[in-house]
Amino acid sequence: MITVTEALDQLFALARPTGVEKVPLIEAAGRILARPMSARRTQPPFASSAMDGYAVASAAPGDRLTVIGESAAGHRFDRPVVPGEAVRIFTGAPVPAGAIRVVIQEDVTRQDSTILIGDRLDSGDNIRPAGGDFAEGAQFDAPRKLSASDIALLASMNIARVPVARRPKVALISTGDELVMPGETPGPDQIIASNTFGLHALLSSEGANPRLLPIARDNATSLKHAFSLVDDADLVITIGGASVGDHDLVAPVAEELGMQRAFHKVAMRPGKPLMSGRLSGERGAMMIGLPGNPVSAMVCGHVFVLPVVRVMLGLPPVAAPRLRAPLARELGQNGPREHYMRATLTEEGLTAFDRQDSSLLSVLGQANALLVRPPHDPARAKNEVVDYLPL
Ligand SMILES: Nc1nc2c(c(=O)[nH]1)N[C@H]1C(S)=C(S)[C@@H](COP(=O)(O)OP(=O)(O)OC[C@H]3O[C@@H](n4cnc5c(N)ncnc54)[C@H](O)[C@@H]3O)O[C@H]1N2
Ligand code: MOO
Repeated sequence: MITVTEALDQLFALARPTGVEKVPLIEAAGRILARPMSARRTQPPFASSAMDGYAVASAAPGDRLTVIGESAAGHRFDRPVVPGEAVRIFTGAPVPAGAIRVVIQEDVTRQDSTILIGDRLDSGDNIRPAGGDFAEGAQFDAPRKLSASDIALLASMNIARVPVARRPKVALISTGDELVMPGETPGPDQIIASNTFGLHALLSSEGANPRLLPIARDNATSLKHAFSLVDDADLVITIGGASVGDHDLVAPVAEELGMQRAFHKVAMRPGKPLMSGRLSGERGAMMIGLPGNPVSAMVCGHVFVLPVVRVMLGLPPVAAPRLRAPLARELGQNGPREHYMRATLTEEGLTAFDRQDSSLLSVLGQANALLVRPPHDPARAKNEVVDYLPL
């Protein structure tokens, strides 16, 4: 069995970036910007007022100034202002030449076309300099996942379309005679396919484009039929049938179909029977075979599938980011496999659930962290600091 790090390295070597497409900015939130952008204009393009008030060339308490015109947002006052004069100005409007500050309207008394400066003036000039936010040509780095703030910034740079990574197409195949879809009526020996739905949600949230294929039954013909439907998927994920039982057919069938296997079995818990390789054929999609136990499939989703999707989206090949927190309760010694324990993180620290069987989705649902224990980690006392993956 290989380690989690070795498995990740092999997965990263198999993952191919999907390429780039251009999308309107309005559709770009959450997408991965593929190439750096540069601002197409300076913002603000002119010195502008930060407040509603009067633009002046000089002002001291008690001064009387003559109001000579108005500058509003979108409509500048086109003459210079000189000492003794003031221009009525509003937030966002261009500051006229000669003005050194904007006195806010609360600090003046207006009478017809004259203003009297009050007896206290704050120190700010209330002028936003041209280019104070960014200058034309300013760089916006890539690759990066575009947040709502990024979209606002790109819009103000006058960028209407952006190059983003194409969403990886992922075909999801559940395997097993026991499975029916949610909403169907299961037979007495059947259960509901849950992993496929969990994986679909996980993949969508990371920017992939997942698609559920029909459930493959536990025979080679049905599984081959499912594989025949993967079409132009970039990544094929099977769920279940990965272990050593008589009905675990994914590895032999995939190999019969020409899959070049990179590895099978990883020293982790849950998730041991994980496999990966590349399917044969023109496009040769990457394949990941996940274990069927529901929590195993979801843990492998966080630990392996999401980092692979990120590489396909052009992001760097890095493991799922880990954080550290103290233990709120002691832990016994770990066995030979890296253990991802469902846990809760509260202000007191991390508490692993007592029940860690890989079939228990209800425990996964209550967890907000996967506490990570290295192979053979010794017993740990309360308050010792350990690694975890946030969920
Ligand atoms: N003799 C051994 N038996 C097992 C070993 C082993 O090393 N030696 N490994 C165990 C481990 S660890 C795991 S994990 C499982 C993985 O087995 P498979 O990947 O072959 O999964 P299945 O047998 O098909 O299913 C396991 C379990 O999960 C349920 N399942 C499957 N698919 C779904 C789905 N889409 N939604 C919900 N539940 C699903 C299935 O009904 C089974 O209960 O093997 C151990 N055995
Ligand atoms: O490793 Mo299995 O994935 O523990 O249940």
